[in-house]
Amino acid sequence: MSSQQKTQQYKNLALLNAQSPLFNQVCVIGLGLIGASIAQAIKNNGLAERIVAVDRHEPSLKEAIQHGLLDAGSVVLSEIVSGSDLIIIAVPAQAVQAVFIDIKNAMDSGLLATDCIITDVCSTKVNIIDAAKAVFETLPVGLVPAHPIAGAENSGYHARRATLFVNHSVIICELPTTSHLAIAKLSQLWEAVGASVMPMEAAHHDAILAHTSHLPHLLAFNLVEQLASHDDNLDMFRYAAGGFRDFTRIAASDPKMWHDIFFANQSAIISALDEYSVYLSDIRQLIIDKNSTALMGLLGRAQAARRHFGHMLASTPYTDTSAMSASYNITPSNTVSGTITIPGDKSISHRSIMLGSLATGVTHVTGFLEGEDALATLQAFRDMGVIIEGPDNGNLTIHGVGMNGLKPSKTPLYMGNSGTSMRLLAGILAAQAFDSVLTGDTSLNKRPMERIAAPLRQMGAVIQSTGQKGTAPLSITGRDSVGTPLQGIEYDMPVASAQIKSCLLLAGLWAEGTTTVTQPEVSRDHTERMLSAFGYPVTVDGNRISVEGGGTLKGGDIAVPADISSAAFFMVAAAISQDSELTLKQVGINPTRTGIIDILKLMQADISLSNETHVGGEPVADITIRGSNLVGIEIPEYLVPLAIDEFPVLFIAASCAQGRTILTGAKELRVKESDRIAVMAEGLQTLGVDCTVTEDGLIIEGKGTQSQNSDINNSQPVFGGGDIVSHHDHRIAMSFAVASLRASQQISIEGIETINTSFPGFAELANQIGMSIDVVSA
Ligand SMILES: O=C(O)C1=C[C@@H](OP(=O)(O)O)[C@@H](O)[C@H](O)C1
Ligand SMILES: C=C(OP(=O)(O)O)C(=O)O
Repeated sequence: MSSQQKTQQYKNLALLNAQSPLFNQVCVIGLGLIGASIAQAIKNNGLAERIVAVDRHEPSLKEAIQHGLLDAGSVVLSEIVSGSDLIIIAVPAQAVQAVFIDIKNAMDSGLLATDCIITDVCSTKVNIIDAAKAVFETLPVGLVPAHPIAGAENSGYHARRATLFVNHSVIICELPTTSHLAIAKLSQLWEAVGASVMPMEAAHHDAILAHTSHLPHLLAFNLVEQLASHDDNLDMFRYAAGGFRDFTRIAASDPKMWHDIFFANQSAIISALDEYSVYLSDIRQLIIDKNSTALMGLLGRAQAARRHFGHMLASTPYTDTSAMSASYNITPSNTVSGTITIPGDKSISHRSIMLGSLATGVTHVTGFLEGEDALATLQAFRDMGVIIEGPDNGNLTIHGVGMNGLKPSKTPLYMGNSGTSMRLLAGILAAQAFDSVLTGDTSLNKRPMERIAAPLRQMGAVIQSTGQKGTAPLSITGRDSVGTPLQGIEYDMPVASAQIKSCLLLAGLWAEGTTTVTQPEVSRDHTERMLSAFGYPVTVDGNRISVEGGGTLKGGDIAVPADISSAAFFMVAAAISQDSELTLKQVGINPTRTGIIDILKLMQADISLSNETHVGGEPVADITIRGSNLVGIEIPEYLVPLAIDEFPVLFIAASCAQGRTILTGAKELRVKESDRIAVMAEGLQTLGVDCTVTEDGLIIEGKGTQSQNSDINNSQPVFGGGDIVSHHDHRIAMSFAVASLRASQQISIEGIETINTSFPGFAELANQIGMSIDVVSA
């Protein structure tokens, strides 16, 4: 059973046994910071009929009774414990065994029920279990060792805070002897005071905490000791910079508690310390050797990892967390004009990192999209040991490690919101010697992954989609454990998806023999083009694409053109608004991506291309669009994969067109960052547009009109105002921003943070050409 399933089971059990208050009498042993804080939290949340405490310091007990926190207190457990159904031990680790002896005596003498729940809050767990085993012949059914990962450098009763545990984790160690009811009730208590409960095995807990808590505390104490022992220590402290303050804040913690922890978790701490010594001497050597590349690599990796972990743990985006709950308030405007440059192509940016990392030699990338999706790919390769300098204004230098140079990541690879990163990487990782795990944010972990896992298995990959419905996290077993290389296959793709195609072709680079994929319709071909540009032969025969395994890639220069999928928002903005003229510079017009141009042209948009040239193996052009009277059309199905990401904004265009637009054959839209058919329909209806959802598309009743003299008639509003929910889908948010050009009133869009995945700077650029977007942070 997974830890999440376990947590849910405990919650369900606790609900079944819910009573109010949860406990008759809670007995807290030790009124230090944690003990007093949990007592206060229990009191404030009404979780116990009575709260009593045992503490060696009588004045604290008296004060707590005066404050109304305790109903009674004593320095001796046996005097106070009777009637308790929960005992919380909050004393230093080395004092816990003595408390167990008192508890056992109370049980033996009938003062305490034998199923009383007994828990602790100590930072080490194996030693607590050992202490219990030394005292009790059979461990009590109510014994649940636990550890709230919360604290503060201040100690003692007066430092208590009822909110200390809010948004913190509490690790609970289930023992074979523990009753489920005890775990359920204790979990319910912790959740009620704002914490979230995580089950974990005791030895694992101790090993993890040795690294994440005990080692940092040890280093902080030691660094202060080092500075304090200098003769000029006064000057040292007087001029100590913020770094010293930040790093040593935790050295103000309770020495007795830490003394006990260092002994209690001795072996795990010593092994963490030994590992640390190796890292320390490595970095020392890099400085001695003036090894600039390696030092930059180390510092860059550490900086990126620090940011990355924060986001990964919170399942939030990589950049600008201040925009997390931001929204747009958009005042209607009715024209756009200017000449602008759109950020780099997302699909090509992903592939530049992947192939640049696997190549031999150095790859320089310009125009790289510094959006979260491409940054997720970049971070993954850093996690696998690739040194990547940048991004700096779209410039990257990738020090390729060759086809067999990737190293296992020490943590699951976090793909954020990016389907492309996860699916393409899965192909690469399926062929590596080592095991890997790929995970993503809440949206990505709901998207279908069996579409790549199943064909990869046909190639011999060992890959599990461990989510609930064939979804991520993906767990991939390395070839070293499997024992054989991947085998080339012939695969007929059921959907025209460039992600599936690319995943299999990438896996095919390491497979024995030929890997051939046949796509039902043309899909974007950036993988094929970039493989060729890196000197890897690819055979394209209509919709059949093949690679032979065993080749190599050679690094070089890649210029990423502007992203036509991002340009699409401004193409539609100009097309639907009065007297507009907009030029978008050097946009990628790869024929497998130009569905948006073809569809807009069929709708009679005024679009022209100029300055056509090639950049890094991809065709580019300046695109000029002017306002025009659009007409509704039946969108040809072969154009669907060529405009797959552009439909949200095309629906805005269709709403402004005269007559009905019918989209069919676009079921894939339902499995993007959101169900783009349902979510767009919901938003269009909010803004007063009539539309009908079908299984594989949408029918939109356009509200455009033709003026008497058939002049361009783009001044009439088509949309009302209203509140739009983006469902955390970047393209939904940007599409409804474009709708404001034909809206009668303000449109507000909630959840715009994911725009950073593909189009950082969207609002600034939109405002530059005449739109009026106000970004509001919650
Ligand atoms: O290969 C790629 O870079 C992409 C392929 C498309 O997905 P599918 O291939 O799954 O349709 C597209 O929606 C995505 O934004 C990027
Ligand atoms: C579908 C998209 O991206 P991905 O599949 O990479 O998340 C997109 O950008 O619209």
